[in-house]
Amino acid sequence: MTSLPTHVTLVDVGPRDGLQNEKELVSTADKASLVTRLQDAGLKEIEVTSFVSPKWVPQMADNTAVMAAIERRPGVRHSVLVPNMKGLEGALPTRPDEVVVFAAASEAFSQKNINCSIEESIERFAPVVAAAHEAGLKVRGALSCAVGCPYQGEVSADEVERVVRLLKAIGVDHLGVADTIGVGTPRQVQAAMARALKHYPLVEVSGHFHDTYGQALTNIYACLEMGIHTFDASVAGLGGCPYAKGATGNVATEDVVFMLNGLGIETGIDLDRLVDAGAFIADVLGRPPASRVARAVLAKRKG
Ligand SMILES: CC(C)(COP(=O)([O-])OP(=O)([O-])OC[C@H]1O[C@@H](n2cnc3c(N)ncnc32)[C@H](O)[C@@H]1OP(=O)([O-])[O-])[C@@H](O)C(=O)NCCC(=O)NCCSC(=O)C[C@@](C)(O)CC(=O)[O-]
Repeated sequence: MTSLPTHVTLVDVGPRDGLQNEKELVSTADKASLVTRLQDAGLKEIEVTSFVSPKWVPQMADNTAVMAAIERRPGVRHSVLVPNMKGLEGALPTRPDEVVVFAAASEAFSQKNINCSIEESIERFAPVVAAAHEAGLKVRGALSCAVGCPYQGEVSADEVERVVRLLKAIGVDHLGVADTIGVGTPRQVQAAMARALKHYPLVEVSGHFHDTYGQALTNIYACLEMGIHTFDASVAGLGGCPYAKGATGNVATEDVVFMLNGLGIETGIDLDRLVDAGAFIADVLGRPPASRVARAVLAKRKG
C-alpha cells in the first residue's frame, strides 16, 4: 500500500472563493465572523478576500473592510487574491500574509476571467510578484482549468506545464493546481500534478478541487498518493467561479477533514467546530451546507 502523508494543511478558501459567487451581498461582519469561526475550528490558512475589480466581482468589493475586521491570531495566515498591481496596491496596506495571483491553463478561460491572454497575465503578474516579495510576502499562483475548461473542454498536461513554467519563471513561490469546474478524474489530476512537480517541490504544490462531478475527494486521495499534502477546500462546500458557469462549490472542508481523520492524517482541525462554522455561514445564506458530512453531523445532533 502507498504510504500517505501524516499531516495535511488545509487552506479554507470559503470566505473568498466560497462567497465570491453569491448574488446576495454577505455583510462584512458576517465575513469576518466566518473567519473567526474557521480559526476557532483550527484552520491556520484562510483565503479571506480578493482585490479584484468590484465591477467584475461585486461580492468582494468590501475587501479592505473585511481585512480590517478579521481577528488576527498568531500562527494563522490570511491570504488575498490580486490580479494586477492595482490589486496589490489595494491589498498591501491591509496586511495580508500571502498574496495569490491567478492564471489559467486555458486561453479561453484567461480571457473570460481576467480579460487578457495567458501571456499578458504573466506580464501583469511579474511586477506583482516582485513587489510582493519586496514587501516580504510569499506568492501563491493559482492555476485554473488544469484539467478542463468550461469554454475549451479538455486541457492537456502540456498546456498545464507551459503555464507552470511561466509562473515559475516570474518567481511564484507556490503552485495551486485547480480543477475549476470539477471535471477531473484521478489519473488526469495526477498527470497535471506530475507536471507541476517537475518544477515545484512537493511542499510548494497544492490541489484545489471543485466537486461539480463528485470527484473531488477521490482526486484529493490521488494527490495524497503522490505525497501532496496541501489542499484548498471551502467550508460548507461554498463556492464557484463567476466566470465558470455551471461549476459548483469547492470540495467541502468538512468532507475533507472527515476523510483525513479516517485515514489517520493529522490536520489540526476540530470537525465539530468546523461544522459549526459551516452551519453559521449556511444560515446567513439561507440554505443548508452542501457538505455531506456537515449535513450528517447536524442531523445526528438533532437526534
Ligand atoms: C483583472 C481585471 C481587473 C481586468 O479587468 P479589465 O476591465 O480588463 O481591467 P482594466 O485594467 O482595463 O481596468 C478596468 C477598470 O477596473 C479597475 N480595476 C482594475 N484592476 C482592479 C483591481 N485589482 N481592483 C479594483 N479595480 C480594478 C480599473 O481601475 C478600471 O476602473 P474604471 O476606470 O473603469 O473605474 C478583471 O478582469 C477582474 O477583476 N477579474 C477578476 C475575476 C475574478 O475575480 N475571478 C474569480 C477569481 S479566480 C477563481 O475563482 C479561480 C480560483 C483562483 O479559485 C481557482 C480555480 O478554481 O480555478
